[in-house]
Amino acid sequence: MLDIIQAKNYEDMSEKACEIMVDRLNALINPILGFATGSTPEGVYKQLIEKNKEKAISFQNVMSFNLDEYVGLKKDDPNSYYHFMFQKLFKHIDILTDWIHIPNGVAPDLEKECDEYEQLIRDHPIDFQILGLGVNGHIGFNEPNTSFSSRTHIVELDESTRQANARFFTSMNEVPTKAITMGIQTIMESKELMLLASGSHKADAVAKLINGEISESFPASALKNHQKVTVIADEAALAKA
Ligand SMILES: O=P(O)(O)OC[C@H]1O[C@](O)(CO)[C@@H](O)[C@@H]1O
Repeated sequence: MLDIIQAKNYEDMSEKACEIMVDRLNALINPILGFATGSTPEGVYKQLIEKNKEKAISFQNVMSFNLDEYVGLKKDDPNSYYHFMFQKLFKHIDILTDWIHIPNGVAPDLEKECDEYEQLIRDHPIDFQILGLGVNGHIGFNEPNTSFSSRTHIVELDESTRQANARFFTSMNEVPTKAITMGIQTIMESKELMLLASGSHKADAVAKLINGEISESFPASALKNHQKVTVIADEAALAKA
């Protein structure tokens, strides 16, 4: 079941999401958080930084796992998700670097990297996972027709996903063709999930999520089988639902 919260706009969506996170962070003793990249959660991260500065929350006892990383981009590549997370959140808060986990997209043995990442999550089950939504319904980098039983694995990125993310690269050729992502089953094992969506370009995907059937052709629909998932979407994203 999806618990849907309507927000006015991006700012309001980010505020509502931050409120929920502050609540969970303060309720859990040693929170294990799952973070997402992309433009959607940036506003929440900005607000979490402020809350941390005001000492309304602390990340000192937080362990984190990120959903995904491009294959072939080093940590210091400006387009790596490692770089994104440090620039947008981690370097501004009191989280312990040793407790941050992001898949290594340049690991010499990528299969082994996936297995080890999956095992780490099994050993440290995620309490609260943030998700964005791809225009094709992807969550993490699980593209349409990924098995709902998938675990951390390497994916070939959809052309539509590469195009959607091309805005961050100087040319389409530079957009990686592969990524490591938590699988859908990995994501579903988080105790709580929060999916965010903003803007009219997400309206079709949000409508399909809310009104469509549960199908592997639309990865985000798996969330309807989860016990505790909140969708926070703004008016533009909810326009077709
Ligand atoms: O938030 P954005 O930039 O719209 O991206 C949506 C989703 O697409 C990804 O950026 C991957 O393409 C995810 O990380 C994100 O959840």
